[in-house]
Amino acid sequence: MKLDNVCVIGAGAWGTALAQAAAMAGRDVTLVVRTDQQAREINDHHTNRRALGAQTLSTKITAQPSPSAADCFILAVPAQSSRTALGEIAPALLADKPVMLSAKGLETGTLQRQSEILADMAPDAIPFVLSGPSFAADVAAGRPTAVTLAGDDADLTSALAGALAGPSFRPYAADDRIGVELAGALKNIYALACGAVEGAELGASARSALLARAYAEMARMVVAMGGSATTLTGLAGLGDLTLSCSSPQSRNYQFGMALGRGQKVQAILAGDAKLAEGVATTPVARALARDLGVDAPLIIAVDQLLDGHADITTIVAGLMARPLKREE
Ligand SMILES: NC(=O)C1=CN([C@@H]2O[C@H](COP(=O)(O)OP(=O)(O)OC[C@H]3O[C@@H](n4cnc5c(N)ncnc54)[C@H](O)[C@@H]3O)[C@@H](O)[C@H]2O)C=CC1
Ligand SMILES: O=C(CO)COP(=O)(O)O
Repeated sequence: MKLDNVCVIGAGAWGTALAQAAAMAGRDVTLVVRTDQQAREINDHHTNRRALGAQTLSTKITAQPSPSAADCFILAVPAQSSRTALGEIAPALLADKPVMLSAKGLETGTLQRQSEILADMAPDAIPFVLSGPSFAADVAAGRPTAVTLAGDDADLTSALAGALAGPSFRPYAADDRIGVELAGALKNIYALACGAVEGAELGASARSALLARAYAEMARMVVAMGGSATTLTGLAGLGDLTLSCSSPQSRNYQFGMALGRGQKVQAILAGDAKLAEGVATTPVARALARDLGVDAPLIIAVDQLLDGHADITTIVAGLMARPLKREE
């Protein structure tokens, strides 16, 4: 399959960074923007300041207001906007084309993963999931980054990984789409939790304990939903969990810090909070855990913190008082 040109839908931080990675890999890239002003900035000045500050973008990136025919697509809008964004694209444009899903979140209401949304909106597209430890600023600046690209067809997945790979961007091909997708969505919940531990000054020991128990809980969720626990040993699992749960650069971690300091969700959102996907994904994950009968005390704890019915001191005391159990 020809993979010379890539169309990236969503010109926020991540879409712009992935456009840059694809351009650095030698691809011709179209980046779908929402305003004429953003298109002019990218096409004339090769920056997207709102998304990536002063970072200079490749001249192989062309911004345009709507998608056009391409060999493959990357969807990089927030998880709750994916359905709308896909609804704005003629399904014929995506038919039989690889569509790489890069949002890390589960959909409110439907409880769906990104590839389930794609299957609804463009059933003839070929789904891939791109995830892993990768801050947009690092990828765009050409700092070394490795990610997982999961797809059902091994040869096509490897070909796509090759089409995106450059000197500083290294995608590993994988086949567990469900595991990779869930790992990316769930790690944001645990990043909120670890940020809250930091904000409440509960200590580095508490944060590491949380990280380890989060990994165990994530594995229970992934297996219950049909993914493989082994996937979590990789970049999309352990890699992204450790990055997002220990970096104040993570927006979910930042949001969690504010929660841990006692701020309410509405107050944080009313401020200049950046996108924190875990806020919408947490209640969805809680509903999925309930439906699947998965023991998920940390997801419930974060949901309680977000809904404001209990403060972090009460929530942590509840977790510490759970019946002792064997570590498994
Ligand atoms: N920023 C990062 O470092 C990373 C982000 N991601 C994921 O990428 C997704 C997007 O995040 P960011 O780009 O960082 O968010 P962002 O807030 O920087 O940008 C989101 C962009 O999507 C656009 N958008 C929203 N609805 C749209 C629609 N219907 N059609 C076209 N464009 C639309 C917005 O205008 C905005 O430019 C999230 O799920 C996030 O978890 C994944 C890895 C790294
Ligand atoms: O997914 C990310 C890094 O891999 C980005 O995390 P945040 O959305 O929390 O900033």
